[in-house]
Amino acid sequence: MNEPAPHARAHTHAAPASPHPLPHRVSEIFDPAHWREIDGFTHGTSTPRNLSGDLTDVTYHRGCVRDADGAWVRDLPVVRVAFDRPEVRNAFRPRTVDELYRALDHARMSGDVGAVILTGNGPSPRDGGWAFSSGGDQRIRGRDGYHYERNDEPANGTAAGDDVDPTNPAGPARAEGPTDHAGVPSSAAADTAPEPAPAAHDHAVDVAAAQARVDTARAGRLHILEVQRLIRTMPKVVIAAVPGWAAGGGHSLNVVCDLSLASLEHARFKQTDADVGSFDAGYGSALLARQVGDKRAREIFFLARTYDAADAERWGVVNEAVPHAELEERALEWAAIVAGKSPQAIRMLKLAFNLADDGLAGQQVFAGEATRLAYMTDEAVEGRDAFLQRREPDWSPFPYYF
Ligand SMILES: CC(C)(COP(=O)(O)OP(=O)(O)OC[C@H]1O[C@@H](n2cnc3c(N)ncnc32)[C@H](O)[C@@H]1OP(=O)(O)O)[C@@H](O)C(=O)NCCC(=O)NCCSC(=O)c1cc(O)c2ccccc2c1O
Repeated sequence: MNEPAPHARAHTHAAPASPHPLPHRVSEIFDPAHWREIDGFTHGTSTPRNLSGDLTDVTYHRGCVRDADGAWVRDLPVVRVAFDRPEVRNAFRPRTVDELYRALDHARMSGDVGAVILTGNGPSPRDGGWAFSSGGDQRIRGRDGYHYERNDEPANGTAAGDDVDPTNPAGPARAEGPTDHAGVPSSAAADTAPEPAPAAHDHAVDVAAAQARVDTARAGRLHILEVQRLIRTMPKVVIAAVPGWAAGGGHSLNVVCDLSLASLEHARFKQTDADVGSFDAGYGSALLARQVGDKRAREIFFLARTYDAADAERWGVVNEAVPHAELEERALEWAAIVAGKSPQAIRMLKLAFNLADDGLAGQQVFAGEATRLAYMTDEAVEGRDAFLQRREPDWSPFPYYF
């Protein structure tokens, strides 16, 4: 058969594939049309032993604009980080915390990202429940903190390991192409395909299996506190989108975020620390008291009663309660508004809001940004140049402002 002429070949070739295909639908209220995957942060395929360094416990996406066909057009200065363990109300284990830190730190260091959405994927394939996070995974809590599992191996700066669900050893492998959380194709296909029946689940077997996987040779961790500090000090606005339970350490994470939106239908808040012999005596309690008032904060911790999104909005635990279906859309809207402001002004404002409560550490972080601003002036450049040129600095062009 004859080869087509070059110009004809150009016409018969398919259009080049979009550099950023639609991502999997990682949560029921996640719209793949607004997001793309991020290089270096592929999402795990739930192979029995994931040693590749892929994310398995969180998902991480970059906001983008797509055309009507779903083809990527341009990036937005926004990212979305989500807990991805909906079957345990998005409880975090050390590996989850490693992944969360890695994604947030990547966002911190991305010069074209101005706002971060922190949320939880859902619903749970077991019972349909929603969660932001239920805090530390109590199944693997030891006397010295939360434990890694055997076979966890650091990869790409994080820990990766055995991710077997004892009730479903093959794991809920995600199909190629956009899928919903359980791995079935999203959008139109999902409307017609029946949901696979969830595997039978036995709580006691699940707890025993999780405990059997604990790596007793490695020290326990409490490093969600490092994540709290990262959220607190990163000079970018972090927006919590709370789709369900925020309990224990998950309650504290919401407290430490700069802004919060919560699902009217499903968000529930409960500070369970004292129920399980734990206590966040740092931001989780002190900053909460700053937000809701001292008596209310004591009530939230000492009584550990459940409160809903409307209470949370009234008390100042969240900025706004919104219909569940609109939660992510609203979070993206808020993130885009924030990212549309002067980066320098937002940076200085966030750190200024922290300054007094964070004491000398707060002053140090604020001062770092003040130093950066100073380095940008001709006056500071003159000081540096005078040193390098081995001459006295000439400060005469620079007035003593008052
Ligand atoms: C969050 C809940 C109130 C939700 O209740 P609900 O009835 O909707 O759901 P279930 O209870 O049936 O949960 C479904 C399923 O998930 C499992 N699960 C839920 N949370 C956890 C968890 N945190 N760890 C492990 N597993 C969890 C649950 O067992 C069910 O499993 P099945 O096998 O039955 O399907 C309710 O779930 C709840 O109260 N959860 C516990 C909340 C909690 O106490 N969290 C820990 C607080 S301590 C903490 O987080 C913490 C961590 C740190 O690293 C710190 C570090 C330094 C200082 C302080 C820290 C700290 O306080």
